[in-house]
Amino acid sequence: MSDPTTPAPTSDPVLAADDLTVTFPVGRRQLTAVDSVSLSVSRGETLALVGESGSGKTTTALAMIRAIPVDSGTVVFDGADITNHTERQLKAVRRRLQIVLQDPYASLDPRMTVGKIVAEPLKAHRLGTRQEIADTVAATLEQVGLPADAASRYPGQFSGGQRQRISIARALVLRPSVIVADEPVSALDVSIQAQIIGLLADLQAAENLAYLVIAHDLALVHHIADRVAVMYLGRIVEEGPVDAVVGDPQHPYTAALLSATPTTSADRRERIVLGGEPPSPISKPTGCAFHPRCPAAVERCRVENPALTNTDAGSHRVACFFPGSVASGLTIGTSGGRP
Ligand SMILES: Nc1ncnc2c1ncn2[C@@H]1O[C@H](COP(=O)(O)OP(=O)(O)OP(=O)(O)O)[C@@H](O)[C@H]1O
Repeated sequence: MSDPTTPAPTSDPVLAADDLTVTFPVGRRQLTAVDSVSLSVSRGETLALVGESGSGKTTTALAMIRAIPVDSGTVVFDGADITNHTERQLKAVRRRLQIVLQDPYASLDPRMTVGKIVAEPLKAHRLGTRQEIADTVAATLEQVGLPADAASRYPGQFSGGQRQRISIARALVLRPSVIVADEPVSALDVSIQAQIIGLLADLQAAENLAYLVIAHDLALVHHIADRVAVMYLGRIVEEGPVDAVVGDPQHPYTAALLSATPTTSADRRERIVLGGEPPSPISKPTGCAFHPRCPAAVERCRVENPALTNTDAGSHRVACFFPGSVASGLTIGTSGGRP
């Protein structure tokens, strides 16, 4: 999307999609999952791609790493158009484009030791002798915060958060230039989500990665992102620097995704520079009586009706933009009722 508020990237994008469209056959028609999307991410940058379920985030990411074909548009990696690369040509590219999936339970082979899982990509690309591979695996496991004996154990012997660290080690071991994390914490317990988000942010900074993080919940990722792209029904409806989008959302859909307590990127950078300390728990907004999952409804409702709070009794006419909720102009009873 060409948005005048989007700053010029600090360096050339390492991965860029231009006017990308992806469709799937559904019955007799084609479903447009990604509709003319342009997106790019540079080294040293974190781009958050957010939107509700089914908006097209995963399909966009898979198309950008060339894991699925595209209908039209182009994908450029490191200055080369890879849209029509053959599988053979893509082999070298894929080494530098890694993905972390959302479910660490499904994505790790339970029959392989963690050492073998993390060594596999190195072996596939014939990167090093047996000893060199073992050393790289040990160093990478340490880098993601796993215990020293992790290599000889099996995924089933680890917690969900530790399993996601194994997935991250597997993606990191090839020293990629891009990591895509597709909702990396959505399958994890809320108590460890901030740790994994913080780990990925630390690795992004340490390795100077181009990092594309996908999330439903903007509140979960806005404190680690430089830029945010908001996706709705296959399109990017808003994109810009995180502070601008969080501070002054231009699209009602973005407003609905926002937390009532945005953190500035200055806070985020300070935390990363300080390092060492665990990331603070992500502030959750006050619950909304109108829509239990809406992070912004209370604030947004106040904009529409300044006197309104989520404990007010009686009926109020408010705008509810929460995805999946009804459109604006809803009259809601606040005496326990919900839209
Ligand atoms: N292989 C497929 N065949 C048919 N339809 C698909 C396929 N993959 C995705 N879709 C459809 O494309 C649309 C976008 O799906 P996608 O998984 O990209 O959304 P998403 O925003 O990542 O959702 P979620 O947050 O739930 O992962 C959805 O309507 C989905 O049902």
